[in-house]
Amino acid sequence: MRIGLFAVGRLKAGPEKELASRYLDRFAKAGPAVSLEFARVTEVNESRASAADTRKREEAGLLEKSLPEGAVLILLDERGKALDSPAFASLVGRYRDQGKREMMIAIGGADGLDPVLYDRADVVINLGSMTWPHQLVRILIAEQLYRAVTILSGHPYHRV
Ligand SMILES: C[S@@+](CC[C@H](N)C(=O)[O-])C[C@H]1O[C@@H](n2cnc3c(N)ncnc32)[C@H](O)[C@@H]1O
Repeated sequence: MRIGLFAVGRLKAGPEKELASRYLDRFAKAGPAVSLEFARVTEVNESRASAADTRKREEAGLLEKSLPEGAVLILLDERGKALDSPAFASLVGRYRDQGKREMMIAIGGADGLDPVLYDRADVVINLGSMTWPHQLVRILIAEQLYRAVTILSGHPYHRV
């Protein structure tokens, strides 16, 4: 299964981008051993519309356009479901074992994600109940993807 990230907001060159890339590279290298492949990061600019609802709707339209057909859609939202790392790894492994070919994990912009995406989403998960800036969320989910691969492959990176 190929896993991609969709992000509203671009990461400029700097420490956040370096760290996110470091974990995504590790994920890309280790993933094939457990039949997971890193697809890509799709970054879009935040909408410049004046109303928040319009901004979110426009951003959701860009996500819908880049979502591969039949892809599993996971939204990141602080109000989502809390999963520990083994549960996240199991979730990813379950979709892989069901034969899903694509998964997209979406990170919203300053306004969050549009309500229409919540109807389409397969799962909404949080990375803790505090609100993080999208740059840190990118790093956190990249690390959790790498960690999920190590859990699924029995690699000792994840220790309980
Ligand atoms: C700065 S936050 C936007 C918060 C926005 N005001 C809201 O109410 O959703 C940017 C994005 O980071 C992600 N995010 C921030 N904190 C998160 C958390 N604790 N768990 C999961 N995702 C989070 C979400 O995708 C969110 O849309």
